[in-house]
Amino acid sequence: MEQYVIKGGNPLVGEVEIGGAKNAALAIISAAVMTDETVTIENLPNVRDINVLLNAISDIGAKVDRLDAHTVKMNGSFIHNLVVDNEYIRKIRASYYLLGALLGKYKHAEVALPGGCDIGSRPFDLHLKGFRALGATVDIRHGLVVADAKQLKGTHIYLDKVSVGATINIMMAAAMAEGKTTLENAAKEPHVVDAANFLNSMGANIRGAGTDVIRIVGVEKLHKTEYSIIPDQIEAGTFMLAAAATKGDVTVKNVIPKHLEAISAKLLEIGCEVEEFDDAVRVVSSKPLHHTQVTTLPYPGFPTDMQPQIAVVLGISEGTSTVTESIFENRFKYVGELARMGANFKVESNIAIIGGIENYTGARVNAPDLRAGAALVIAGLAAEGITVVDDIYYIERGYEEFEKKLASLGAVIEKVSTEKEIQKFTLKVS
Ligand SMILES: CC(=O)N[C@H]1[C@@H](OP(=O)(O)OP(=O)(O)OC[C@H]2O[C@@H](n3ccc(=O)[nH]c3=O)[C@H](O)[C@@H]2O)O[C@H](CO)[C@@H](O)[C@@H]1O
Ligand SMILES: C=C(OP(=O)(O)O)C(=O)O
Repeated sequence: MEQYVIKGGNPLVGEVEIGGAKNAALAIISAAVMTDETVTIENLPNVRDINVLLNAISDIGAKVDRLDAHTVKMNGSFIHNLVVDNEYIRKIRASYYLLGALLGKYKHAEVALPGGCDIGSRPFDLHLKGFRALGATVDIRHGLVVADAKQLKGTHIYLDKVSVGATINIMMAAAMAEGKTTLENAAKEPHVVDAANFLNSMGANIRGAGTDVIRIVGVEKLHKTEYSIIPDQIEAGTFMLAAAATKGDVTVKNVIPKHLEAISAKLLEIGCEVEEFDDAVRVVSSKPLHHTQVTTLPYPGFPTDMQPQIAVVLGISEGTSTVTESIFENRFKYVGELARMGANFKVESNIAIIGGIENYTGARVNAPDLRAGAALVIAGLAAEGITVVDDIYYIERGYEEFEKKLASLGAVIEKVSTEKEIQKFTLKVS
């Protein structure tokens, strides 16, 4: 088990390069198997979830050549097995995309029920509703979702709830269905648009991604493409909030500022300066921060994947703030851990009421999930003294070289794996 050890109190200063979006890449590498021609994908983040999914894709026979850490060449013509199941794939959420991709292409798929961060009950019904509406039979058997169809037929589908996963999954299956599908109440997240653009670059006919209504005209075949994944909105937002928490001055580079507007707006509200460039955003935190209200919402609202990070910043901002989590019912598990660092949070149902304190004090804490883990690291960077974050396995699901990027901005942070190394770090920095 590895940990991050952090000596807090250093303002983060400098420039940091943001990688490709994990949640776009997971959809895109799944969709890549829908053609029998070779697909090249660039700006792939080199993180655990991507590697688990690429291994699963390779296990079913597709050719997966990693040209370098951020580029992969894939060929789906060698697929000989439509059953996707192993102990790693069961732990990630995005395995569900192989259902849409394989069902669309082969009209059959058997994929382990999805896992992912433990942030709520995370039902899967809308995906299944969509596949069934397209004409597939779908059953859960022995831990696998088994989807089968003689032919998929385009139809009209209304999603009862805005769901990123269901939108992309149904879009993939419908891309190779017969006729026209209209998907209403679709998710509008940047990764939905990126997945649609990728499919279109392979010859799909998808219009309206990024709006509430997506129209898909099925095609018989998809073809080769070369595609570069959009920058990661959530990685960028995490560094922006780390700058705010540490009274820093950070320019996050290789981003699409439009995707960061909800985060920038909150930073401005609490007293940071935010400067936008063509493909960069600079956050300067030089004044005392103050309270605000945040509610997580589907895009273009404030992202749920940034909720723990902004809550940590509000925890050391003057006054009383509230953070309302409207997407996942169990995304405040980090609050108990943050209390060890002195935080004054009270959670009532889906609302955290946050009494701002002057600063956190370093403590030993556990990362309960990916974004909460990143948020605890931010707390450690701001805190007085030393923080140890256990279970960083979760953080590595979605952040590439997190500690190295933070250290390049002046953070005192190391990845360690033994108690001896923790003691060594403590001696070195005290
Ligand atoms: C791999 C990936 O991209 N994960 C992201 C994806 O997760 P994921 O695709 O699981 O999230 P969804 O957008 O589907 O979930 C949104 C809401 O819809 C509900 N719901 C979803 C599907 C369904 O069939 N039935 C249903 O009721 C969920 O419980 C949740 O309340 O979008 C979330 C919301 O932006 C992000 O936090 C995750 O990081
Ligand atoms: C919750 C997340 O991922 P997943 O849906 O894969 O669990 C996330 O990226 O913050």
